[in-house]
Amino acid sequence: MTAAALTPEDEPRPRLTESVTVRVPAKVNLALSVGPPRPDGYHDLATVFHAVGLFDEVCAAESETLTLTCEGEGAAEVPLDATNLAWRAAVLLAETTGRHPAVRLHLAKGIPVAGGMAGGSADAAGALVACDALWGTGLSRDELHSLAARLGSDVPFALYGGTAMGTGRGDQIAPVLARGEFHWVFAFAHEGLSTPAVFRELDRLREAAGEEAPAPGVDDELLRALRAGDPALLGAALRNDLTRPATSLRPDLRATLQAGREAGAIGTLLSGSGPTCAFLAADATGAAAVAEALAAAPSVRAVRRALGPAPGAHVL
Ligand SMILES: C[C@](O)(CO)[C@H](O)COP(=O)(O)OP(=O)(O)OC[C@H]1O[C@@H](n2ccc(N)nc2=O)[C@H](O)[C@@H]1O
Ligand SMILES: Nc1ncnc2c1ncn2[C@@H]1O[C@H](COP(=O)(O)OP(=O)(O)OP(=O)(O)O)[C@@H](O)[C@H]1O
Repeated sequence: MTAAALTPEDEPRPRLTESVTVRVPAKVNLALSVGPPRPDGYHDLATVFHAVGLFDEVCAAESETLTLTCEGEGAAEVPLDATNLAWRAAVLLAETTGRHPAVRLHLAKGIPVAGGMAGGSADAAGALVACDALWGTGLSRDELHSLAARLGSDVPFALYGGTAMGTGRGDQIAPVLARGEFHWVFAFAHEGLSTPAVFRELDRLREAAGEEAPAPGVDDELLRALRAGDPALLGAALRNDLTRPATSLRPDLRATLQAGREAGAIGTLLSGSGPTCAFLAADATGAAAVAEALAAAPSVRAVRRALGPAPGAHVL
């Protein structure tokens, strides 16, 4: 074959770096019931996780060393060193499977940082799934789940997505029967909230009021609403024990929750440990009205709409 006869397919090309991109959803807790503090500093929970269509993407590419870059929502506040949960996930998976953590990680964030929507946990789950695929580790889903639980209480759920019950410290996941699609509006706050600080404030408030922490549990009415796929029933059944401590630390969150209620939300909820507030609307028109009203609230930095449930960490 002469050079003149070479087609573009025949020409020698540099080898493309192999890479894997994984998309991972944010979560809200439709119910979050918190028990007393445990000796290890955690609290036993009963929660119903619900993944929503706000996503981070984690790209893992072949590399000689471990590097991390980040872009998108709140990227300036994301640490790019060994404290980043995605970095820790890559190191843990490499150690477990006996290899060097040689990977170039890139995070494209759509989930607010320190917003109570498990953004860092999503990145940890995404890095586990992306590195697992890149390195071909052959680990089972159960093995990935145990690694996820070592990285953080919210990490295992990000592997599954959908709607699921969480118990233990939130790392034990069981399916929940849920039907239909729900319209959510999220109000991001100007500043993040520390998850341990919110749990500590709950303990402090309970102690100051002489309250005994109840054994954690989820109301039947919430599970019935999910089985029926009924947004009005679901809106009435939303519960979060962390609302009181989060609003005690950040009183302006009350104004955000009130603005959504006044705009016609059929359910209002603090997302996880906050400060993101979540609003359930009856349909797309209702969600648009709630989003428009919240965008004008001074306590709100940004507003996003999303559908739930969303799928868990998956390779694109
Ligand atoms: C508030 C939630 O987002 C609800 O899903 C989670 O409970 C928090 O999950 P997370 O951010 O993955 O939390 P981790 O990284 O495991 O823990 C951070 C800190 O939060 C507190 N924490 C977390 C989970 C739990 N069941 N009890 C706790 O008291 C502890 O102070 C812990 O040191
Ligand atoms: N990949 C990451 N993305 C964002 N923050 C990270 C990441 N890794 C570590 N962090 C650190 O973790 C802190 C909490 O961030 P994150 O976005 O996970 O909070 P969160 O959504 O409130 O968590 P959760 O809902 O699980 O309690 C940040 O302030 C940041 O310093």
